[in-house]
Amino acid sequence: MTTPAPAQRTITIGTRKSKLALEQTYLVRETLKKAFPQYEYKVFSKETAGDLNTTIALRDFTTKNLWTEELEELMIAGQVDLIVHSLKDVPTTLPASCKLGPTVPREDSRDVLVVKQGLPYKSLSEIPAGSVVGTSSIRRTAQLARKYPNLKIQDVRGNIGTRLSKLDAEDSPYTCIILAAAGLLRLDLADRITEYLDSKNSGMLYAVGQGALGIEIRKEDTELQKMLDTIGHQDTTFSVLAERSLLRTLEGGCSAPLGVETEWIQTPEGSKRLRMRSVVVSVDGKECAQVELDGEVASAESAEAFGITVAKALVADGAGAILEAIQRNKPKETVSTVV
Ligand SMILES: NCc1[nH]cc(CCC(=O)O)c1CC(=O)O
Repeated sequence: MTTPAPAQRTITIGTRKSKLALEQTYLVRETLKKAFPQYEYKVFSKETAGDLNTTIALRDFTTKNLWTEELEELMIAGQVDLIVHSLKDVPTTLPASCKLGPTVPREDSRDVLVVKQGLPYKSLSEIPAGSVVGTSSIRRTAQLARKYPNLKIQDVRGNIGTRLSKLDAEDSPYTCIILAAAGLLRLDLADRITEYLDSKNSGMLYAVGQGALGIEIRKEDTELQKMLDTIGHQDTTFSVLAERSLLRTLEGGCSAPLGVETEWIQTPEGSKRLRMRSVVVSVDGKECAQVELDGEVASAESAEAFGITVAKALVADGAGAILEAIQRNKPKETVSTVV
C-alpha cells in the first residue's frame, strides 16, 4: 500500500524586479528545487522605493530600508514566504518577526574598476590625476579619497546597466566607475571588469555582505529554516554573520564608510580561522582606522562575537570619532543606503 502524498506547499519567493535581483532569485529557487523537488516554487517580484526613485542621491533618502521594507511587509502578511536580497542592501536589524537564514555560496565579494569603453587604462593606479570616478557610495568615496586623492568623484545612480551606459555615453564625465564584481559576474558582464580591487593592489575593501545573498524568512517558519539549513554554505554564512555583527556594533548602519575583507585561513593544526581586515575612513579620506584580526569562528555565535571583537578594535583605533563626525554632519533621520 502506498501512503498518499502530503499536501504540497507552494513556496513564494519575493524579490525586487531588477535583472540582478531576478537572477539571484532564480539561483536560490533552483538550489531549493534541486534539494526539495516535492515543493512548488513561485516568484513574486515588486519594484521597491529604491528602484522607483533614481534621481535623489540615495544618501538623502529619508525612508529607512529602501530595498527591503515593502517585501518584508508582504512576507509578514503571508503573501510571500522567502525574500532573496543582495545582502549588502539588508539593514543589520530586521523586523522582529523576520530573520536571515543560512545562505548559498558567495559570489566574488570584491569591488571592481570599470573603465569607459575605448580608454586604455588597465588599473586604478593608471587613471590620470583629475579624472572623474563615478560612485555614489560613501565607502568607495572615502577609500578613493584616501588612496587616490588626485581623482575626482561624482555620483552615478541607477542599476548596473544604467551605470554602464552613463559611463560609456560619449559626453560622459566619467573615466571609470567602481562597481561590485558580483553584480557584473551574475549578469554575465565579466568582460567589463578592468581590475579587481583588494587590500593588496589598491587598498580598497568591500562592503559588509557584498557578493552574498540574504535569504530572509519569517522567524516562525521552521520548515523553511530547515530547508535553508540543508542548502546553506557554512563558510559564507559565518563570514557574513561576522561582517554584519561588526557593522551592527559600529552602529553606522549602511551609511558607515566601513570596508571589510574576510578570508578563511587554514592553520597548520588543520583547523580554520576567519581573517578579517576592516577599515573606517572619514569622507575626505584624511582620517582612517584599520584593523586586521584572525578569529576562531566555528558557530553562528562565535562569528557574531568575532564581529564585536573587530568592532572594538576598530573603535580603539579611532573609528568611533570618525563615525561620530559623520553622524553630526548628517541631517536627522537621513540614512545612506548606497554601499
Ligand atoms: N548598492 C547596490 C548594489 N547592491 C548589490 C550590488 C551588487 C551585488 C552584490 O554586491 O551583492 C549592487 C551594485 C554595486 O554596488 O555595484
